[in-house]
Amino acid sequence: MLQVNNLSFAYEAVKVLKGISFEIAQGEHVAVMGESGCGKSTLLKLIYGLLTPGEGEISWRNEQVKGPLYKLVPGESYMKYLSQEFDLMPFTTVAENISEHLSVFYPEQLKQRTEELLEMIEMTSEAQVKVKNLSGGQQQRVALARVLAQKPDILLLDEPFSHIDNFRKNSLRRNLFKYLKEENISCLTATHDHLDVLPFADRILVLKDKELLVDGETNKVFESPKNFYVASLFGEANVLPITVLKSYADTKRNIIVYAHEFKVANSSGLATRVKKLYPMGGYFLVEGESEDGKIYFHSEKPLKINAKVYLNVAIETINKRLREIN
Ligand SMILES: Nc1ncnc2c1ncn2[C@@H]1O[C@H](COP(=O)(O)OP(=O)(O)OP(=O)(O)O)[C@@H](O)[C@H]1O
Repeated sequence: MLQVNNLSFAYEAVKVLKGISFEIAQGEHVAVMGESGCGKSTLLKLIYGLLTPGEGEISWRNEQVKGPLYKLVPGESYMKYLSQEFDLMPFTTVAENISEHLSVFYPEQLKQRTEELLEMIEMTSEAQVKVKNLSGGQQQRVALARVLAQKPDILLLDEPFSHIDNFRKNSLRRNLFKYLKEENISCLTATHDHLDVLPFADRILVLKDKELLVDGETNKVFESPKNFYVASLFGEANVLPITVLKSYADTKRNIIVYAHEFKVANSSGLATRVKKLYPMGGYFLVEGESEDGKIYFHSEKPLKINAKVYLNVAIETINKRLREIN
């Protein structure tokens, strides 16, 4: 188990993380999310031992993870870190990059393992290509295979799919996270992309204003976002006074409604004027104007600009959000 206890860190005088505590069990997948600059990469670097905590401790199976003050070469054999910089050998082949740290005393195993990883990153046909001749996305896939080669116990992934096109991204995500579960490898993934998270992470950590704002099961964090910031990590969200949705509600509280939770009707509901339409493939993201201000919702059909529509939210959704707002 990874244990992070009361971790704080500052780059010189600039505090980045404050009092961060959480645990990751063996085989558990945890995502760390939050706005750009909130400290996701810094947290991964601290755990890997590239930076020294100002305060607090990090341990794996009750052994302290040693930072740069204790080790000349950062990193532990049981832990691997995929940085945003990839850290590849450009003048050698894809296969050589992947197998670099595998034992040459077991050539059959080395070959088998390299082939297995090439298959996972869908680059079997590029095995003999020199890394310097690969695209950014291909290099990121090689870097991913490289950190997996020695089957670490825990993997730290910093935006692991950021350079990879959508065509590959979906299958790569599925291959990778399935593989990690099968091998019982723990994983902490820093990402902006909720599609890296919702189908694959067991838990989500949300960083905000240097602190750990949320540590919860993926489904709960998504279904009951603590506030607008958390909801926005998963797509367009709205904060609305409950009275505009449920006129008989005697409460003054606001609730969060994701854009996809509105149903568009021709009569009855929250009156909204259509202002902008963004085609999203299978649906439209609509920017509307209601008595309460700007509102975002989804529509299956195209709507006319300035048309008046009525928005409704399932009563179960309203009640669920009301229950969970403190
Ligand atoms: N080497 C550094 N020296 C000084 N400040 C730094 C350094 N690296 C990062 N920072 C600052 O620390 C804060 C956290 O940066 P970090 O890269 O951890 O954020 P992040 O959440 O990973 O961002 P992103 O999502 O954009 O990658 C930012 O304000 C950043 O400017």
